[in-house]
Amino acid sequence: MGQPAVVEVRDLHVVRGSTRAVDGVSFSTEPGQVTGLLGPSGCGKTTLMRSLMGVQIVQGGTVTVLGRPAGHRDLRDRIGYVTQDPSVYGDLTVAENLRFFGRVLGVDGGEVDRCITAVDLGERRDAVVDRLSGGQRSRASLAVALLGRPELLVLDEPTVGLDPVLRRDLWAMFHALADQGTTVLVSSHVMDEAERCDRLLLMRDGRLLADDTPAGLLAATGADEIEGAFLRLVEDGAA
Ligand SMILES: Nc1ncnc2c1ncn2[C@@H]1O[C@H](COP(=O)(O)OP(=O)(O)OP(=O)(O)O)[C@@H](O)[C@H]1O
Repeated sequence: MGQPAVVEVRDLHVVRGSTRAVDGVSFSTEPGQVTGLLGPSGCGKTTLMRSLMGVQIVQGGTVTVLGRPAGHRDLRDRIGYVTQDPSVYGDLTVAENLRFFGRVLGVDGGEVDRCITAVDLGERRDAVVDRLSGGQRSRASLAVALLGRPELLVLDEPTVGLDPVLRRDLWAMFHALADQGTTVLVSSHVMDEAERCDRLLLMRDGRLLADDTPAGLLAATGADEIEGAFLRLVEDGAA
């Protein structure tokens, strides 16, 4: 058998308002892979990620992360989480934000510099976050999440609104992190990002439609791109 799962989700059920936001989802992820959580807006991606972080009330099922129940205090500095809203202070500079969060985690200045460089914000390190573009702000949040080299990175739509060059560079960074052993879970509603993942979880209406490699998914559905594969799975499910 392979290495133990980093994330193990079993029969997860989450209701938000009157919606079954996550409706019986099970999967596990292995170390050192970039797993994409893909599906249309509102299909439950954020809710699933919140469940992994232990910040979502769940109605049923289990979520185990690095061998601990989701939300366990031992996990705090072993997971990096980037939400859709930038989670950095607007009135501090990039470097000040990193130093602040770095102190909370007990990492040194070298680690702060490494993370700023990793997201390519070296030239803007002394810029106040409120004066950065949206994409730069997202990258500042990502830099915070990289502090301390977490074993698991959970990234909620990190590439939304970024230009193609930056998107490409960020995906290259996710793979470089994975090659160093980090497990990366990235959500996106843009199907053309699917081919950049080692593994895909396709979601719709709170359920997993598929859990496969991009090539495996294309082979299984006979489609020639992931969007087509997604549509075929939806049509088969409706048939
Ligand atoms: N705070 C809330 N109260 C009630 N319902 C909610 C709440 N947040 C989300 N939902 C509902 O739960 C479902 C799943 O939402 P979720 O945010 O997990 O989807 P998503 O796939 O992340 O969407 P997006 O790509 O737009 O971020 C949706 O039907 C949404 O309307």
